[in-house]
Amino acid sequence: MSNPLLVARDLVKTHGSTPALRGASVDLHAGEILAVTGASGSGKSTLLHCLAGIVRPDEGTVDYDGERLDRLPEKRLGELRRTDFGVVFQFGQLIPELTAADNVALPLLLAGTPRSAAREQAGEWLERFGVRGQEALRPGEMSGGQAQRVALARALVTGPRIVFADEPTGALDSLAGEQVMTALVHTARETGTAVLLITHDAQVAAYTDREVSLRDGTVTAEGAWHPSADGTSGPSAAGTAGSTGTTSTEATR
Ligand SMILES: Nc1ncnc2c1ncn2[C@@H]1O[C@H](COP(=O)(O)OP(=O)(O)OP(=O)(O)O)[C@@H](O)[C@H]1O
Repeated sequence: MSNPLLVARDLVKTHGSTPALRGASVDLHAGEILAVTGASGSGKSTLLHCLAGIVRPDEGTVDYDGERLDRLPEKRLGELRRTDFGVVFQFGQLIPELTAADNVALPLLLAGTPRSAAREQAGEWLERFGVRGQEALRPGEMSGGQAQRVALARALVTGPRIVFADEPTGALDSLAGEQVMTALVHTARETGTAVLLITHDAQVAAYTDREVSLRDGTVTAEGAWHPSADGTSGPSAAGTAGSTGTTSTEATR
């Protein structure tokens, strides 16, 4: 079995006087699609922020591919956030003044890709997420589902190894939510990108390989990780509805 790509151990994080994490541990494998569930206030977003290097835990360790993320200097963390990690939030957080194409091209431009190549790649990613033809629209001119698909294109355009998604369908109706999840899972499987996905929604969790549940800042339930034959991804024996023996192609239909 492959070693996990990301390993968090005994994370503790307190916001002011509010404890958010009280010793949470979780692993994420390369290519794995992991759901993090739990009641409101159980610490899901704080866990994601610690794992993505957005906030530092007060205690505990986060190892990412041989580096101690919780101890890295800001500069290296910034690099990793630009190159290895993609992040999507509940409200896509696209830049309102920029068109869809420019929002998606931006991470490439920041990484030094020439403008014409960045525009071309942005177009390809918008196509992948079914929003080609919307290039010139600004976020305020799109539906919520379109905006989330643009946000996913922006998160994946640089070829990250992990996408962190904090309730990406939480603000969408069920049809739009399903389209966004289908696009995310399909693309993640195609590209071998690991996804850590926070959700309240059992239907959304059903698209994933494995689920961990948080309660009061600790992990209370965890499915087992079973890589598939190619070693990159696979459903858990504990199995959620969408992963009970479905192939990646089936899961995205
Ligand atoms: N910036 C902050 N300042 C103060 N308290 C915070 C902050 N962020 C989170 N908290 C508190 O920490 C606890 C965990 O919050 P967190 O957002 O991680 O939980 P969550 O499971 O993601 O919740 P939700 O599902 O409602 O988004 C909650 O009690 C929350 O009120």
